[in-house]
Amino acid sequence: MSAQVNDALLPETQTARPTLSRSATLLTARDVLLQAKKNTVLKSHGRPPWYGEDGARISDAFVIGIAGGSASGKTHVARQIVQSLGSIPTVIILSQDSFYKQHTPEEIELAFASRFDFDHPDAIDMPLFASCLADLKACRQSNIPIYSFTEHQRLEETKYLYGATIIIAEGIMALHDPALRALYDLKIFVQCDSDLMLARRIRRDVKERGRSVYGILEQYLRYVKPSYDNFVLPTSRYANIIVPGSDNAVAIDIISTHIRRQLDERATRFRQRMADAGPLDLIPKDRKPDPDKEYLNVTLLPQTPQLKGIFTVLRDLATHRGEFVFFADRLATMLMEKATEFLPYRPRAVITPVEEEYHGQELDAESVCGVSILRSGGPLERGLRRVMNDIAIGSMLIQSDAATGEPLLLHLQLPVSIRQRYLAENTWVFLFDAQIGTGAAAFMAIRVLLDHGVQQDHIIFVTFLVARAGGIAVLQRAFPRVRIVCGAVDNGLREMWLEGVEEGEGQSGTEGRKVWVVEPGMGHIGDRYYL
Ligand SMILES: Nc1ncnc2c1ncn2[C@@H]1O[C@H](COP(=O)(O)OP(=O)(O)O)[C@@H](O)[C@H]1O
Ligand SMILES: Nc1ccn([C@@H]2O[C@H](COP(=O)(O)O)[C@@H](O)[C@H]2O)c(=O)n1
Repeated sequence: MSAQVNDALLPETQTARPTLSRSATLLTARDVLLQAKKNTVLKSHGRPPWYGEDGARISDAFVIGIAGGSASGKTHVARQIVQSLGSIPTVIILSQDSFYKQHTPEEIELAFASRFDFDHPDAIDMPLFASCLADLKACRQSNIPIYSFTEHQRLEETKYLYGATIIIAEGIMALHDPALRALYDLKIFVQCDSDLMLARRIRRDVKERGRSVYGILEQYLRYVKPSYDNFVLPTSRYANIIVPGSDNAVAIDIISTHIRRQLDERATRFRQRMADAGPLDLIPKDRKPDPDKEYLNVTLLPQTPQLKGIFTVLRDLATHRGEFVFFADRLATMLMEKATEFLPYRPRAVITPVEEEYHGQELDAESVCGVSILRSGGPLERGLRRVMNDIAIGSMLIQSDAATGEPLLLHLQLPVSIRQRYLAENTWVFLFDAQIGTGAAAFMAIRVLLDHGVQQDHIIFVTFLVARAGGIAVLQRAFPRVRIVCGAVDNGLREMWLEGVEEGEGQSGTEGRKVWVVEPGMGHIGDRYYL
């Protein structure tokens, strides 16, 4: 199954109802370059952990500021850096253009007559630029404005951005504001001859921004050139590196080597440490939680003969797919019935058909949604749909790096109620994965929700199976207020090497990779459910 895309999810720009990207794609570095548009999260091999075992962030995103005159080649330099990084993690090229202030009708009229000064620092909403950049640097989401050069206006939509390891902020005033400068790890100025910049600007603005040559020259002489001399060029003194506006391959090479070194220093061995965490006395034998253990926030379904019967079918290697799906759906519904007990309720009185008052309860949550960790979390979505009507369900694709076994965040499709911070703070989230083994994927998914502003005690992690010997102890210590609802606790967790499959006729091959299996377990639940 691919990412389940719910109608209640909005895509990256958030007012119209546009096309949704259904596929969780892995891009090659070449694709990345070809698609290196501004204000987009460019992914290649995914985002490795950006936090430690205590759940706290260990590194901010690496932020590069690129300033220079109009058409000096700032965007070009940003794209060259992305290309030169090769197998990059995730990158955003954030353009200062997005932060032009909202214009009045009079200002727009002046703009069409080439009589509005877009080159003065006051034309740009610097505080908004700095706060969006600060959010992205601190690994939080940001919903940035979208600006139209043809309409000379900020549009109503915003663009949702989250999860870049590298952010490149570019613009003529990118080094002008002290608050912005304080956010950069590396400051670059692109220096270019004025005649070359003018020639490039004429060519670009006629082709891409719907301008006339006469208008471009009017604007250039009146505003662009004086501003370059007075405001833009002087900011070159803040730069760590001055890059030429043409023939700059050597400078790009030096910059990307520097960035790669910085990122290597931040690399972790997160999953291995989770796997080695050792067993936790998670559920005491008598099933009475020990109040002294502050990390015990796990609810295990009562181990009735009926539940054990369901698990026996699901664990049985001989169970055929139809039966497996039926019982997995049944178990998902039981887990969800239990999980919804942890939502808040308030009193509600109703009048019954025999005209008597009944004092009952109703849900007391502004917003509730589900998020599946793909693809094994998918089977639990059916349980959620059975117990809650019309609920938005998003997804996260988290897979392990074939070589290192580290979790990598490859794709996100979150409901609107999480994308916007002010909504996320009041949203309850059911997070799904079929099992918690090393706990590394669960850890990453919880961190993503917290980055968006979801409160820890508003996250209810629902899973069929937990490995006592895995990273559950680390998970619970890092996020003690996240509730885990599960159907069984297994003792074992074994590291093994999964052989790759050779490419055959009509079938693509897969690489071998390191995996951890829960024992006795239920096997690969996603494969057994979907294949
Ligand atoms: N090093 C370069 N070599 C050749 N063309 C370039 C180079 N840098 C920029 N250009 C061209 O100049 C134009 C303006 O470049 P761009 O990067 O968009 O400028 P800026 O972002 O500074 O406004 C584009 O058409 C781009 O292809
Ligand atoms: N409505 C607008 C807004 C800005 N400009 C010009 O854009 C230039 C900055 O963008 P670059 O990509 O060239 O860095 C700036 O010099 C403004 O004059 C515009 O023409 N219309």
